[in-house]
Amino acid sequence: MISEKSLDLVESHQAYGGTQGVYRHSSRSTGTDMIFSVFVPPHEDGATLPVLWYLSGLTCTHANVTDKGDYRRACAENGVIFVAPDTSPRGDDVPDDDAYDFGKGAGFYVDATEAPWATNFRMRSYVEQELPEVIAAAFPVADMTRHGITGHSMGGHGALTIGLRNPDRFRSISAFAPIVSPLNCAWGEKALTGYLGADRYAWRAYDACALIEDGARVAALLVDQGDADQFLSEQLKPELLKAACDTAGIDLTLRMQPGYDHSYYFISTFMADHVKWHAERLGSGGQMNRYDVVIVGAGHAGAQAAIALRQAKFTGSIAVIGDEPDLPYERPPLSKDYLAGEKPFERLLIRPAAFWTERDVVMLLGQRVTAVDAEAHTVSIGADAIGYGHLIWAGGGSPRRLTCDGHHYSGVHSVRTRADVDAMMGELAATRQVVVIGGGYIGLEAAAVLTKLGKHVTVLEAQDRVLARVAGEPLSRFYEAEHRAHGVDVRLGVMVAAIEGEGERVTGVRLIDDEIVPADMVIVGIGIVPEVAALIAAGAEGGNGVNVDRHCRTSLPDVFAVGDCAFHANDFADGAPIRLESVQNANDQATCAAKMIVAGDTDEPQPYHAVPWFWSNQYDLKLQTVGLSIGYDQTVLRGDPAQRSFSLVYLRGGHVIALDCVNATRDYVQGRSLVLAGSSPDPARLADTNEVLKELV
Ligand SMILES: N[C@@H](CCC(=O)N[C@@H](CSC=O)C(=O)NCC(=O)O)C(=O)O
Repeated sequence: MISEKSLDLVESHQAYGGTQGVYRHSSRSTGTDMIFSVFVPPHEDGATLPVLWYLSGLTCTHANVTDKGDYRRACAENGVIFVAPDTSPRGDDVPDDDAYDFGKGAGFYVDATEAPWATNFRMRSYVEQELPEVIAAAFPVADMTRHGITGHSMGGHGALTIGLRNPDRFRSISAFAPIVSPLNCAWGEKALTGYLGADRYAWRAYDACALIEDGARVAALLVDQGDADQFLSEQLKPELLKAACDTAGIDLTLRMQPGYDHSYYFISTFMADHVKWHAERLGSGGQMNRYDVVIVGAGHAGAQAAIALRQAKFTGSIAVIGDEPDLPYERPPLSKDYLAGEKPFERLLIRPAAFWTERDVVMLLGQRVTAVDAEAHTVSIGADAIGYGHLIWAGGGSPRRLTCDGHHYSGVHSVRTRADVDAMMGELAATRQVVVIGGGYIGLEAAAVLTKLGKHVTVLEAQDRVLARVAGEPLSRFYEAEHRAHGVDVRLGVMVAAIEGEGERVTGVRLIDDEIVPADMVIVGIGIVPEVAALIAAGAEGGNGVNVDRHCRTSLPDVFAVGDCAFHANDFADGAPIRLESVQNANDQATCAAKMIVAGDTDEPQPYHAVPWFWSNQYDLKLQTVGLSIGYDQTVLRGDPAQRSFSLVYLRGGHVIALDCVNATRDYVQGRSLVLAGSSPDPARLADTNEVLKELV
């Protein structure tokens, strides 16, 4: 099994059908010999297994967990390799301190910068870089693409910080009684002052809470903490991690274990839980993880699919795979309150982290599905396959990008994800002039917020009116006038030729007549491209998204598609096939798919038939839309735009099909019945604000 001559075997024992070994090697990081232990569970020839790293606490060597950790049975059952390094360099020439919490046995998983520690105390490099290379070379059975990390106390701090700094490498992170914030406890202050010096800013890379505050994101964390732990209140402070995770929207499972102290009796009690938790996220034993329902996409549609399944008493396993690192959050506020800085991210979460945990919905975040095998019922994330019983594809869309020269300059932004808007917000202080390309809802909402923030905003729209794709002319002209009144330079019928820049940074937008509109920032709001490539490549019918039937089924067996990417015949578009990019459609189609899955072969639930609605907030204007105006042949203006409260009613063949209501919530609420019934009231009565809409049904 060991293929590398540079490792000395210190001892080896058979355990649970596998091999527990202890090894010594010469480390380039620490300049000393280092000892570590590895348990390799029983496995078939040629198999590769995921690796769980365990980092030990103060005073420990590899031996504490190896002797007292109780991990081998769980690792054998779940097919997980267990690696336990030492906690510091050792040797007569290595500097030390008399106290137990500094020097040998207390390396704190940092690369020290202060004398005399800087020479040998390089445990960050050792654990992050060198030892993985050693394991890869010596243990061909180790799958170096599937790592999890855990640890205890100081080692819990090591696991959290190494995992948070390397989310692409460590797919699962847990800890036992970790030091969550060395910046805020005596152990941490002493160690980090000694190893890194007095500049506390340099400590932040070694503090889990600070890393999260500074933007580090992972899908989930599991922490067990005994409430009888003697170090709980002074050193460990799990409440700080909870606050940081709550703010960041990280799914932290913090289990306070009554009566447990800080010892290995506590660790060994919960070790099997942790091994299993990691195995679920790593794909254990060279075998594929399988879920009864896999939901691809962690936006509104993906989240609602999971919610609706559990509401319908679905008891099977559910995994949600999302390519962003965050738990499902609401997208509409991104271009409104979030961009304005009026709503923190945690208030955007569709459900709090605990909701998903309590309902046993596994969130596989920061992962992108690259292929679907419809016959094998698997999705691939790179080289890894995940099996499904049913697949709900809720992939949404990615923002349509510019293709003209200069589209790559920094300062050119889309508005689709939290990361897009965070990047934009980070540049706002240095931004005076913004060009918004695209006069649709996203572009106009961003223009309204940025104008309120004091920026000079120009909107470039290729058509001869804003909102041309989605609204009637009176509404377009109203919004055009509103934006102009707020100081926005609205340019209609203009075409972009190129983005201009200097160095790496955008400086303006060149129009086809060669005029350059100066810009410190450019926002591109020109629609989305449905994310369905993997599904189409697997054989699903589609073109503009993926085709679905009236129950959101694709042409592939057991595969549903919902939300922005689902091309469906919509009853409110006279049965025409369309894609609908709205929260309403995402939620209602997800619910429809979930009900179909729960019904199985026994029943056929109602097909998708939901009245479309939508909203947009710009300045003090609240636009609420009900129905779809597609194919309208008549509009009726109800109320006076000059009063900034009115509705535009759309009719087709005399029947009401939609209403756009500006600061007119009563019309919106009552108009729903007209749309649902397909009413054909007298247009003169519709226009008369003294008429109550619900009486015209
Ligand atoms: N004063 C004690 C403190 C050492 C201690 O409790 N170490 C813990 C880790 S504490 C945080 O990192 C430990 O794991 N000890 C080893 C064990 O086997 O229990 C002392 O000096 O012992």
